[in-house]
Amino acid sequence: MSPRPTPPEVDRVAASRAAIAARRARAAVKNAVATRTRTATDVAETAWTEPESPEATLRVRELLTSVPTLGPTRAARVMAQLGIAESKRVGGLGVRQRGKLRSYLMRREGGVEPRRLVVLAGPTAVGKGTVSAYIRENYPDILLSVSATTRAPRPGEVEGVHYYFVSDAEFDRMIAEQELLEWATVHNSYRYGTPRPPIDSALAEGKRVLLEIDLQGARLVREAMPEAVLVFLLPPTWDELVRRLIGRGTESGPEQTRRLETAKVELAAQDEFDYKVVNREVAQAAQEVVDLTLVPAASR
Ligand SMILES: Nc1nc2c(ncn2[C@@H]2O[C@H](COP(=O)(O)OP(=O)(O)O)[C@@H](O)[C@H]2O)c(=O)[nH]1
Ligand SMILES: Nc1ncnc2c1ncn2[C@@H]1O[C@H](COP(=O)(O)OP(=O)(O)O)[C@@H](O)[C@H]1O
Repeated sequence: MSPRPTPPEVDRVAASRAAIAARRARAAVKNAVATRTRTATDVAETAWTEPESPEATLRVRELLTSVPTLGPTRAARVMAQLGIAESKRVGGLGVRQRGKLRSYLMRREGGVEPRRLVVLAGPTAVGKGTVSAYIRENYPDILLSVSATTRAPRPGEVEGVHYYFVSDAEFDRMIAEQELLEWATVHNSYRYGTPRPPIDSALAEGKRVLLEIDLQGARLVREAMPEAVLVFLLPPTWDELVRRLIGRGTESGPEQTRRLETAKVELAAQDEFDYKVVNREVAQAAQEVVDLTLVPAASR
């Protein structure tokens, strides 16, 4: 009989058993991709939602070379194109690299293709701002465009996060220099516009972009970029819309009445949109909007 192992040896034995188990688990993941039991997209998503999983410790190179028909030379070229270093593990990728890898894998595996540009519009107080804020916080790989506006910041609003607050002269300059994808005077008062350069670069990187703008803006984007997908956010009922507008308490009584008149006209335009999402519960509505940024290949 061999002598009982001393404590440091026990540690070493346990560590090497754990290492073997981890290697086996990674090999099983690679095998599942190679035999088409799982898609590489699914493996990557697991890695990003479960940081302790074997998927997360798999190297990107290993994941790519497990994809049937993707050899090591091609995998290396893809990694260089995506700007991912040779030794990176799937779980160790930053937000940008995740977005790029996800788009690449989705295109390659023909599962889903990102819809690049999604426009969210809807009547006043339906919850566009609330749903967009939820998406900004919970889906960091979707770029939420930050508009320029001539209105003053409200308490709590941060320059460059909620809006770029600009003077009338600066807004005129942005229009003259064609820096805006679209712009409109909203609620008969201030001007709002979508700065074009951040959108162009995000789209060039293969990122999904969400614009939260008013109805006039949505129509202008459709003209400028017919490939954009237009989503209309609806209240569960008219009474609930009125409750939300009054409950928010940011407008005077006459302004509320005026906005509700506009809301009626805007609701009548809902059929111009590609999709409608009812904002009953914020997280659910946000998920539905995010789902609309991906389209199954079969329906393209
Ligand atoms: N056309 C257009 N509308 C925008 C833009 N940014 C915001 N809006 C719209 O402007 C409206 C006013 O927004 P805001 O001042 O935040 O006040 P709210 O009405 O209380 O949400 C909302 O309907 C937004 O959808 C933009 O860049 N372009
Ligand atoms: N799903 C929801 N359920 C209940 N209240 C909501 C919901 N979504 C938004 N709200 C509330 O409705 C009001 C208007 O929302 P807001 O995001 O400001 O609308 P919009 O940007 O469309 O004008 C806010 O007080 C917000 O907290």
